[in-house]
Amino acid sequence: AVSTAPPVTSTVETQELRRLGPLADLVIQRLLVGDLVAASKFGTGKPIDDPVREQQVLDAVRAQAGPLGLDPEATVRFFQDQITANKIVQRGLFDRWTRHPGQAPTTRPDLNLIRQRLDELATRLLTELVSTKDIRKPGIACQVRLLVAQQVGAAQHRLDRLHRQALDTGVASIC
Ligand SMILES: C=C(O[C@@H]1C=C(C(=O)O)C=C[C@H]1O)C(=O)O
Repeated sequence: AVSTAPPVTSTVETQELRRLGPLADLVIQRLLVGDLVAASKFGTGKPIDDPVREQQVLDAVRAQAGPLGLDPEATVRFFQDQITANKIVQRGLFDRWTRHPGQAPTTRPDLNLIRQRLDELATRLLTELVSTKDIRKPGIACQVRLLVAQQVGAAQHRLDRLHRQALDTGVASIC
């Protein structure tokens, strides 16, 4: 007879391997918001880099990290990577839309609303950093989980080259 029960060990192992999945997914969600940021700025003369806003983002996560049991400086480094990743997306899209104006967005989303979304994602990222703290110690186990999470996430979200490149930066300090 053919067994219909799932192979228990491999299920547990699969779940184990996917433990960085939610964190990678949030990193992807944040860099996808970069598409909206780019659309809000493109053609307005507004620069991609906004050092004042970046400092606000980093100050906020630094303040939240300690009480959550996270290392403040490591947390700041992680969010610096998220900002760099976001700007990779923005620069890539600006470049694409300049070369192919037909692909440029025709509506301009409100940057203030987009920033609220980024603030919400920051809170969720911090929560996920806390729940994955024990498995993010440097080593092969973390790297394998990260590779799985990154590849699965990139496939699920159908990321193109530009967004995969940004994802590499976004996950750089996870392990
Ligand atoms: C996303 C923006 O663009 C850049 C990236 C930021 C980020 O990833 O948080 C912050 C400021 C800008 O340098 C923005 O202006 O809000």
